[in-house]
Amino acid sequence: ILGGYEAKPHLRPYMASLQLDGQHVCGGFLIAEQWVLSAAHCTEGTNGKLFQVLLGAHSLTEPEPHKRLYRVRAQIPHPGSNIHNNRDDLLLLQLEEKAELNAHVKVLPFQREDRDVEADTVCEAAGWGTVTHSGRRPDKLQQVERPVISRDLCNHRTRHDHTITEKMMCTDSRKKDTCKGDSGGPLVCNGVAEGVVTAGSRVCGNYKKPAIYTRIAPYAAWIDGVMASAAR
Ligand SMILES: O=C(O)c1[nH]c2ccc(F)cc2c1NC(=O)[C@H]1C[C@@H]1c1ccccc1
Repeated sequence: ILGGYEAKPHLRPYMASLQLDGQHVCGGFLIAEQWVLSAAHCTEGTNGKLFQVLLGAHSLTEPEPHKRLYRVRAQIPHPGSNIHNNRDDLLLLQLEEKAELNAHVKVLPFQREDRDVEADTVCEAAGWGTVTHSGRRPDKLQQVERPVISRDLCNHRTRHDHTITEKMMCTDSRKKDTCKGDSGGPLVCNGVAEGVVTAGSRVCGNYKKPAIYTRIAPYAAWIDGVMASAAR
């Protein structure tokens, strides 16, 4: 998170850190007791290794009472996701067991009504992604408020030049922005997850390149279908 600040500990109890060999790779969030939603691109550098999912954390390194690392039973990228673009950039992770829910570990509801969030709506993003242009990595969860910008503005040829589909949304990226390592985390508007930070490589903090999120509502049926078919 660029231009943000340290989150109040455990006020975002849905936040997940996707880790490989104890290293934070991407964000994610709890959408059901045994399911975390993140971004498909985050699996690119893992050559088939499964993530571990850290829940209930504020600090990535310090011992905290409700912090717990979960093994992953299955990782299901959206079938339409690919390395060439940001389309369908969603990843479902089934935990080995149901997460123990408490004040520090909670499910975040996601938007099911497929309607654009109005431009200028101020939404929040949080994550353990880079906090400086030089790539400094924070130990504690950071957050930032960002206004939604219209698809038309985001698609301007000097911005993302008509690559933003109706299944994506954008926020202003002037100075304050999501960045590498925040991908997979939720964009929360009025307490509901409306988007997932896309994990394609993108410059951060430059107003000419707004932040891009995968809208969740268009994928509600896919998400429900995967969770229902794997339930046992
Ligand atoms: O965050 C992303 O957008 C993104 N997209 C990817 C694609 C392949 C891939 F192998 C990784 C990623 C990845 N994350 C990262 O590189 C994470 C490792 C870097 C990081 C930044 C800040 C704080 C901690 C760790």
